[in-house]
Amino acid sequence: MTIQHPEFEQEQRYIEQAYDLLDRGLADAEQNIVNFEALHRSTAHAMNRALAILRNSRGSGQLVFGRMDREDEQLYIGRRRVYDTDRNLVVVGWHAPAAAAFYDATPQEPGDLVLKRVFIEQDRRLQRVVDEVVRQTAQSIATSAGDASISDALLQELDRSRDGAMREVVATIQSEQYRVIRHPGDGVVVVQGGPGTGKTVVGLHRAAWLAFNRPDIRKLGMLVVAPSTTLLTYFSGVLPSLDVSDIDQMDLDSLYGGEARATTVEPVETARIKGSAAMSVLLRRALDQRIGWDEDELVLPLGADRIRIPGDEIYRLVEDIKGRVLPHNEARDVLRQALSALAAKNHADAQRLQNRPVRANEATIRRLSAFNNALDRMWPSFTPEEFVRSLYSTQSWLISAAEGLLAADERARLFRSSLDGEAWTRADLFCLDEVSFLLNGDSMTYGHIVIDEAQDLSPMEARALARRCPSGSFTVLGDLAQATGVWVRDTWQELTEHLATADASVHTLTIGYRVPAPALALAAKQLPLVSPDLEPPLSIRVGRGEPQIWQSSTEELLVEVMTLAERYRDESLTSGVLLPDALYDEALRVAGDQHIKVGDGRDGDFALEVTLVPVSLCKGLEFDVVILVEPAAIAAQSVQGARQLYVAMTRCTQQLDVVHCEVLPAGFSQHDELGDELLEREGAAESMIDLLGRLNAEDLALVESLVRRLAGPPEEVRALPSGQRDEEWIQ
Ligand SMILES: Nc1ncnc2c1ncn2[C@@H]1O[C@H](COP(=O)(O)OP(=O)(O)OP(=O)(O)O)[C@@H](O)[C@H]1O
Repeated sequence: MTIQHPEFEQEQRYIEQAYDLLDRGLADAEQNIVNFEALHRSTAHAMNRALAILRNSRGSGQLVFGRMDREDEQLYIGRRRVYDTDRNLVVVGWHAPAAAAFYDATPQEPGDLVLKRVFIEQDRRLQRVVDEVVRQTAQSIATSAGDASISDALLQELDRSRDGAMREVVATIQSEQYRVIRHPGDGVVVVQGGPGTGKTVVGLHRAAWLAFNRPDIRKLGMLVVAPSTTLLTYFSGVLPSLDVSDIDQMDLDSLYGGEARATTVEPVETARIKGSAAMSVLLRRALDQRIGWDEDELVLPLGADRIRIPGDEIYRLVEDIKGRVLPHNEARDVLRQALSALAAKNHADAQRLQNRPVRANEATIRRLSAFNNALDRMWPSFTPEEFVRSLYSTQSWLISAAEGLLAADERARLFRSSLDGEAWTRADLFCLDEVSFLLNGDSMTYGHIVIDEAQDLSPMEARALARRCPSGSFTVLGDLAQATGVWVRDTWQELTEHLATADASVHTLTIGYRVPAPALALAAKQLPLVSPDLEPPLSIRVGRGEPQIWQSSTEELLVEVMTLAERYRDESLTSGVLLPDALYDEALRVAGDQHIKVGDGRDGDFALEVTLVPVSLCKGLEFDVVILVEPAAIAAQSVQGARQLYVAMTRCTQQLDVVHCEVLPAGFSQHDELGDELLEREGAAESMIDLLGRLNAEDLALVESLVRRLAGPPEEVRALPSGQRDEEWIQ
């Protein structure tokens, strides 16, 4: 039997009215723009842009998802603000300060709300009305029974099958997340959390929240950075769906605006040296070493005459300009002017002494090739690429620039013969970026930067971001345990000190929204091996069941993987086949041979039910099902193999399957006790107990609720939880 909420019809009408008003408002605005006769091309262009934004802003999510009542006030909360024709507010936008109480209120701590009501709607038709918070008042329609539950709207949202792209979640933002989203926009805010705790979600919604609430920051421009185009493609639709289209989104490699592109990789030891902060000192010093004058005299031929400038005058001039804080190329221009003025003066003085006419002014002197050659000797001009290439291939220069900074074997890693070609690595790009800054000064800057998967940033990458955000206002998203690159750190401070001078505030997210508990339990066996101090998140997903482990022969491995993927496809589940990088091309070929259409994850092609992804690119992604191929090869793929496994095993929302032919790595098998042993040895078991002790009432209630769900209450009890504190009405 289903019971309809007594106010169901009334709420449906309210929601319909909101949609009508939005439709009419947008249609009117569109008509106004279309009718507007722009006199200038730039105005017409701006109007067309406004029209495009307007048409986009219909969005696809629920327009109205909540209502909150105080004793004397009732507000509806939605994806965007809606007014009626008299400019009365019908729906408050999720980002408005007035909506804060909606997100903050929990059954345990309702604040001043007497009612927090959540709507579940599909295609403009209300499906359910759930009263999540009901304070007992004379008018209340329900009674409280002292029990908390995971929001039904959240469970419904999480149960939706993945369609390959991240979505906005304004309707179900949790209070732990909301606190970070609306944290003031100044300084560095670090969001640490295990896999699937919503860090990317929080970062993107925070960017939108700041865009709406901090016009000063928005005016300066905002940027979201992801480590790969694969991840960027996955989440890049979220901000436009929140009506924010003016935030730049970029992958890390695109940050460097020069001509070089990263086309090759290098040994981790070399990447580590190039990514270290010492490299910035080395580059600055190397540039400095190319500036100076130690010749006795500069002689400039002028027809039959000679212009002579004593060496010490030039030396003083160069040193004076070196002392000014100017980018290299700008300083060179200053020197060029000053040197030609000095030469012109010396020439004029000498001519006058000999009663001869002055034959050259500053401009004439600046055209002399001897002048320009001398200028190049004392203050050369480079592109960043020319500078770095030349430095890498000049032993003597490298030796003097690296003195006291790098050991001889480290320095040797930087050397490459000038014949080695033009191939650049990612670490090179950030050396080039540093040099570009030294040569030309700042380029594009922003008022706030959100960095996803920040745990992998090198100090040089962090410096490049710091240069682009002079105010030091950052949102840094990441998980220290998921660092799989060259940089593995114990604390965020080791990274944030390169981003800004002020201390960072670190916020930890503890609830996992992605990975089902059984898969997380298996993945967590890697955690003591990688970050013993970090706890896995508390998963609120049950998933389909225990991880499945399939053993195969070497010949059949990829065929069996594809067959498995097909099986899930037939169940309408998306699957991500996560492979050791070395197996990737072969897997594409096997899929082709078996006529299975697969998306190529390297290109961010997530539209099909089956997507192949090399594990090195799987960070931040998620699929209904993850088919993890040959974990032993993944573990052996890099020095951070265990971390890479942890990341790969935490990409699924429903089911984790493992297909292997080699022996499974340590701590990996379901029955492997290594994880538990280590857990005890590292004292992590105590820290888990400690964590539970530290949970606030709200989280503890969530955990209790989770335990009940995992214990599997009878179906009918779940459908109609009678006696719960939150009264629930089902249509
Ligand atoms: N409040 C929420 N409501 C609905 N879905 C949510 C919420 N928070 C997170 N999710 C979902 O949980 C999943 C994981 O979120 P997200 O990718 O942001 O986590 P993450 O912490 O960045 O993960 P990773 O560490 O793997 O990068 C996504 O599908 C996201 O939409």
